[in-house]
Amino acid sequence: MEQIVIFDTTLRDGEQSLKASLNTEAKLHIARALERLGVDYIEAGFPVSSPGDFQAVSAIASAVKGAGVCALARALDKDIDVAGEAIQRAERGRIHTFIATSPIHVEKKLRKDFQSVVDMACASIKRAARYTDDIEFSCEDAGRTPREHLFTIIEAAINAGATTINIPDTVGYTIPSEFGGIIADIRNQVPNIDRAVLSVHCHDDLGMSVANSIAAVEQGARQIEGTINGLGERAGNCALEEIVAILKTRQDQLPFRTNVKTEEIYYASKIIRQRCNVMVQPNKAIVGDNAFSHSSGIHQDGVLKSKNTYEILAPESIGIPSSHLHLTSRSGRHVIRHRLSELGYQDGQDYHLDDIYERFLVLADKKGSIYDYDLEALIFLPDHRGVGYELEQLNVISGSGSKPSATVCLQLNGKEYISAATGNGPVEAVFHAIDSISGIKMKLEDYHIHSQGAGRDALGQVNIVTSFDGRRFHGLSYSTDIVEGSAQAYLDALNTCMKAQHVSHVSRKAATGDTARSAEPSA
Ligand SMILES: CC(=O)SCCNC(=O)CCNC(=O)[C@H](O)C(C)(C)COP(=O)(O)OP(=O)(O)OC[C@H]1O[C@@H](n2cnc3c(N)ncnc32)[C@H](O)[C@@H]1OP(=O)(O)O
Ligand SMILES: CC(C)C(=O)C(=O)O
Repeated sequence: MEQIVIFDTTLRDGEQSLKASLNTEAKLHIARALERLGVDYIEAGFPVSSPGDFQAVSAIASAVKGAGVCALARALDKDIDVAGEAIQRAERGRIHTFIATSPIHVEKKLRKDFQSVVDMACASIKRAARYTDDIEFSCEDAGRTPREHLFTIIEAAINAGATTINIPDTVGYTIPSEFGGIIADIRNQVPNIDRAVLSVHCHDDLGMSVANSIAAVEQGARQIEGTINGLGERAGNCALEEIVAILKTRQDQLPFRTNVKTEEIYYASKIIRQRCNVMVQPNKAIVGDNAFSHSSGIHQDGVLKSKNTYEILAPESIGIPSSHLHLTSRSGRHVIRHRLSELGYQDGQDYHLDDIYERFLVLADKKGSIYDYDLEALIFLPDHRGVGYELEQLNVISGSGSKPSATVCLQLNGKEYISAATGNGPVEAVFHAIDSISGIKMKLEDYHIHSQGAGRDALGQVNIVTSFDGRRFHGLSYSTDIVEGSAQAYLDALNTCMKAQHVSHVSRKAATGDTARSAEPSA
């Protein structure tokens, strides 16, 4: 069976769609999950875009050994040099350079003529060869590029040294028969095409990214690019978990293999949804909550008699566990580690057992029963203990007929700070009180609460996006009390912001000259 190269761009195209960029730690966690999954390439970022992304790509290049690590670059010397430097320590480093080829992009966006675009592509590929012999070239908006232009630039790119030629349907415009036809024509008309791997990168604007990618494979594409959970610009990219599941399930029609370990799909999907702060819709194929659940009587009856009546692939083959153990504060470390490993998480890689056990006991004493989603919450719960503001105490007064008010006591480096404030609601009052302590007035860009579980004692997951000095910060918390959870999520964003800005409580207060009456240290 022929091999299909799986190229994951969750950390690059997927990240482009997030409300707050991922930091190096989050990118590394996702990269390790992708490595475990067995993807062939991880496109780790666009290093010229920011020092933070350069650092993240370099860290992934050093850490990841089981997959090639790729950096994106425009067809510009500066971009290529920065990308080359970022992948320097990778065992298999790839530079992916691109330039738009469709008339609308060439004329309106780049404001160039087509020949200049060909020249820029060739010059950037030659420059990339200073750093690696693994060079991918993409004709951005290939789906709307005249065939003759595609043939010309692809032939030139291969002659310049490109080893993978990627055909993106950048705006998700084509339909499967049309996109398959483009791939077939490239294979038939470009004389040197056998010297490169033909790749596709489809977007989902019309919901056809997966179908287009499969049509392309049928016509000779041998690399598929996409993201886990289908994250990506606008409506997203081709969902790689769907591609891999299709190739596994329909080998009768599609005799191809991949290096992906399908049992790792669910784990990777969960790491990515949590780290990226983007949940997946319940009816999402393969990884949605309902993908393997049967709700109507006739279906349930069928599945009880024979699973394959309504299941075309086994949930276990995607890594979805089915067993259940009852966890309470009387449970010990072994069962916690056992359950977490059934859920795909590994001690040392995703969590530290002693640390999570300590927090498990606190939560179990509070809640009674602990469910899988509680354990997962403990893994992703940010831990700023000892390195930022910690919530000591919170009192809120709220009700009809009175202005909500909050008194907040925070601790930083062993000192306590107390402040009281009012707001239009209890959460706003809490945020105001925290602002007056820190002296940093972050702008709230996004705030939502999501229930983890169904019962009255379910944990509330609070996700916050704030901005300060033009940068965005993500805050996350899980709590049985949503006002306290909101305070914790806000503090998470604040601590990340302070780390990014290199400000301490004292320096920020001095710099801003903030004299908020309620922000005096009490100790
Ligand atoms: C289809 C895709 O997904 S492509 C990847 C898109 N990803 C991103 O854009 C995320 C990261 N981007 C960034 O951080 C910034 O946009 C940067 C660092 C790349 C560039 O920032 P700036 O220099 O401020 O430029 P800005 O983004 O405003 O405009 C893009 C410029 O790049 C040019 N450009 C766009 N694509 C290419 C290309 N492939 N090769 C060369 N130049 C290009 C545009 O024509 C424009 O040039 P101009 O300034 O001469 O008009
Ligand atoms: C850089 C290219 C591959 C891209 O992301 C697109 O065209 O969508």
